[in-house]
Amino acid sequence: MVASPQHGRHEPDTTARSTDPMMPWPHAHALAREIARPLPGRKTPVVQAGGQVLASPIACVRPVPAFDNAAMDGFAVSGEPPWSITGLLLAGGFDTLPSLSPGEAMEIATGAPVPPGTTAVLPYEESAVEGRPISRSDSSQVDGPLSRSDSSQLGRPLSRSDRFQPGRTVSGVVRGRTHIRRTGETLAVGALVSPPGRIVTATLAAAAVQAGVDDVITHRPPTVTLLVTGDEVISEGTPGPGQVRDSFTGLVTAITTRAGGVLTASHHQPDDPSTLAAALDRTATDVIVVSGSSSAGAADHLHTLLTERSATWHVRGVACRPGHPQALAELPDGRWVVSLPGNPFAGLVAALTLLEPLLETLAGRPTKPSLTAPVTGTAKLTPETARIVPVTWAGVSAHIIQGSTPAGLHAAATADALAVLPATWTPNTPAHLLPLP
Ligand SMILES: Nc1nc2c(c(=O)[nH]1)N[C@H]1C(S)=C(S)[C@@H](COP(=O)(O)OP(=O)(O)OC[C@H]3O[C@@H](n4cnc5c(N)ncnc54)[C@H](O)[C@@H]3O)O[C@H]1N2
Ligand code: MOO
Repeated sequence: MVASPQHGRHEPDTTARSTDPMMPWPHAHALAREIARPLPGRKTPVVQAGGQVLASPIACVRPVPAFDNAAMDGFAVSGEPPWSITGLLLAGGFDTLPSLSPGEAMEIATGAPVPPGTTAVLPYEESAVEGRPISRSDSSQVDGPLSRSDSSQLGRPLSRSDRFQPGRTVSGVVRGRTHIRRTGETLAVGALVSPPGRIVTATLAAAAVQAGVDDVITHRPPTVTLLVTGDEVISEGTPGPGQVRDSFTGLVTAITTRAGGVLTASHHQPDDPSTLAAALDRTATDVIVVSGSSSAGAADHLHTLLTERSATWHVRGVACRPGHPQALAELPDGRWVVSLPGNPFAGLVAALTLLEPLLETLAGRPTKPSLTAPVTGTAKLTPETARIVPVTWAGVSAHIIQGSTPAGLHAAATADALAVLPATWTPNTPAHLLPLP
């Protein structure tokens, strides 16, 4: 296993560490974000970098637009009217672009390169073509109703059979705008497409490609392994006597993905210390999440194993209900361990309290604005302990869903978020909200 900074270890800040067995919830949540550092940047094809975070700025390498081109369908004209039509330019590649002399025009499509010598593009709507009368057979090839005039059609593309007829001319008045998009007028070479720290969205990726950028430098997404402990836990099928179905693989996958990480494996671990020890020692991901084994029972070996491995305890117990046995530790080689209580709702609370902010920092994600809202309803409060309850949006407030228990996910199932109610909370006062995955 490689030491920092490959695992985003934060050093030498030891001031933020605490072994307080019951750290206040806001402190634990903030510490999980602040204790780590973003993983190193590396080159990534921008089209594969969605959700990753830029470690370096993106600068334009090809001007936008890359060549002078028409902003409207119509005629590229040179000099003063009338102009005799010499050809047709559609968007696409040209080995050699014909040039226009004063008094000449070429029919042109939006996006086609304008010929050298062009002074303006005259949209069809503002141009009048004169010459051979429009015949009935031509009318089927003209999009829309034909002009009744026998010598001109205003605002219509030429039909195929009309094109390049000798003697045809176009006239019109160039008013103000030339309808030519000039090379680099949107973005010049070297102009900033994005500063570092931005998440690569589909829009950002599209803008980068438009600016000629194929590769970007992004923080390596943190890798996560989930170790699901418990002899009684099964991953599929109908539970037999004393068995339960695993609740954590799906939840941890969703939270990891949302935070910019990658869950590379989920392994079931029997309640046996040597098996868990071997799993801890061979797991090479940046983060190891352990569900269950967080408490004081005869089968709860995680804390002993981590202490034996000289782990640093950053969080070891949080003053919240449910979820108080959660923990965040760091192995000497820089791997992070997040301990989720086995009770599924308590484990979900812990994943949102410690795992998500840790992963967001490792992924280089910018700090999110804290989400708060007035919370309505009732909840049982305990001194010096945050009560964490499922809520649904009710206008600009969040309303408490009753009936949540540490072990049951039923009340959270229809919730939008968890509200973290401080011990001093009273109905209609604001609380921190954690959106549910
Ligand atoms: N003497 C004490 N006992 C307990 C304490 C305590 O402080 N002192 N804390 C209680 C609290 S609070 C919680 S939460 C749990 C935490 O237990 P563990 O993290 O050690 O987990 P287990 O004992 O293995 O399991 C607890 C419970 O959760 C179920 N479970 C476990 N894994 C899964 C899973 N992947 N999917 C679904 N359900 C799971 C397991 O069957 C148990 O019912 O400890 C209390 N005890
Ligand atoms: O706090 Mo436990 O984590 O009640 O379920």
